[in-house]
Amino acid sequence: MCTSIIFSPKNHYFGRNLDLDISYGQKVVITPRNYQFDFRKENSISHHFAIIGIALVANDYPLYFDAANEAGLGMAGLNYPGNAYYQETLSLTKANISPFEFIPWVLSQCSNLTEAEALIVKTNLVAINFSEKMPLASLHWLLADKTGQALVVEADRDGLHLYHNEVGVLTNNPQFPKQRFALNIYRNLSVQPTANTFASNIDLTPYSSGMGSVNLPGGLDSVSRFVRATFNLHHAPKSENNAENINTYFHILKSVEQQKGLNKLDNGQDEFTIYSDCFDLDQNCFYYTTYNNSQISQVSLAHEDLEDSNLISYSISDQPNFREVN
Ligand SMILES: C[C@H](CCC(=O)NCCS(=O)(=O)O)[C@H]1CC[C@H]2[C@@H]3[C@H](O)C[C@@H]4C[C@H](O)CC[C@]4(C)[C@H]3C[C@H](O)[C@]12C
Repeated sequence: MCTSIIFSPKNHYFGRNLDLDISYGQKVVITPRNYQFDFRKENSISHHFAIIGIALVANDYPLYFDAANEAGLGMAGLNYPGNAYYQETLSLTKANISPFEFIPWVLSQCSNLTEAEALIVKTNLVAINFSEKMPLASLHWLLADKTGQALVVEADRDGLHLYHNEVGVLTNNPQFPKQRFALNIYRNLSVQPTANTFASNIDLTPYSSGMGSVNLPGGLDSVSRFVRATFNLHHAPKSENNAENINTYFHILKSVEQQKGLNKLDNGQDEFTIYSDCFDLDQNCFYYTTYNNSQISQVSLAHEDLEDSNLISYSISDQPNFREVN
């Protein structure tokens, strides 16, 4: 499972936890402005916004898991098993784009959510594999921009749905409106000390601080993570200091991370948080941590030649990093 958030204390920080049992050999991949994006059914785009994110590069093509462009638009694909449905037939009126092309299609052309929405309603997500060995991924997507707003895109059996997401969080199943509805169950949670509303004639003492969060779901399932990430995001402190805000952002994602050993899959493997990442949409800076390396790594778009035409990639460091004090 995965969790994606947009946090807007001052700058706008967007990204996700990637939770999975296996690594695909993904890297930090920068697509400069003059790399030619070829699409299976649409014309190539040879000059576009530069993009940075996590991707698997196959046949010199960046298969992005999540990314943001230099204009400050971010987009993440999250697992949506059993619900994602891609069209078998090509549209004559809309652009036909495969799910693996969707992030490049949107981020190469759109600078914000308004433009992205206008493009996506004219896009038909079609069931075209990247290759025999790389089957279609069942995904839905969270997009966010420098307004701090977010948009969910879900291709269901009954068609493409776009939802304005004022909550700023997305996990996996079920459909976004159902995830959003689940918050109603928890509307009485609070960060304030709570009163005894149970029974006034019974003497009940608050044995601990934090009693207002006593029913905040702690599970690793997608709805529990959605509720917990939303509560923690909406009560996170906002600072004037960029480093403090980035640190807070990672605290929010860590509150829904998956430790190894807690989520056994049918294949016997552990699902765990392979990486957590953060795009500062205002500064064009990318940050990440991994399961074994909680030091925050930083990759800056400004340090690259963005007029280049070749992909630039950096290996992800997953080695524990200790500061030796004595
Ligand atoms: C599985 C990933 C989402 C994380 C997640 O939600 N995991 C939950 C696992 S589980 O259901 O709970 O078991 C998704 C996010 C982006 C996906 C990748 C990207 O879409 C890029 C390509 C697309 C190709 O079609 C398949 C390989 C792939 C490289 C995808 C593999 C996988 O589906 C990824 C890595």
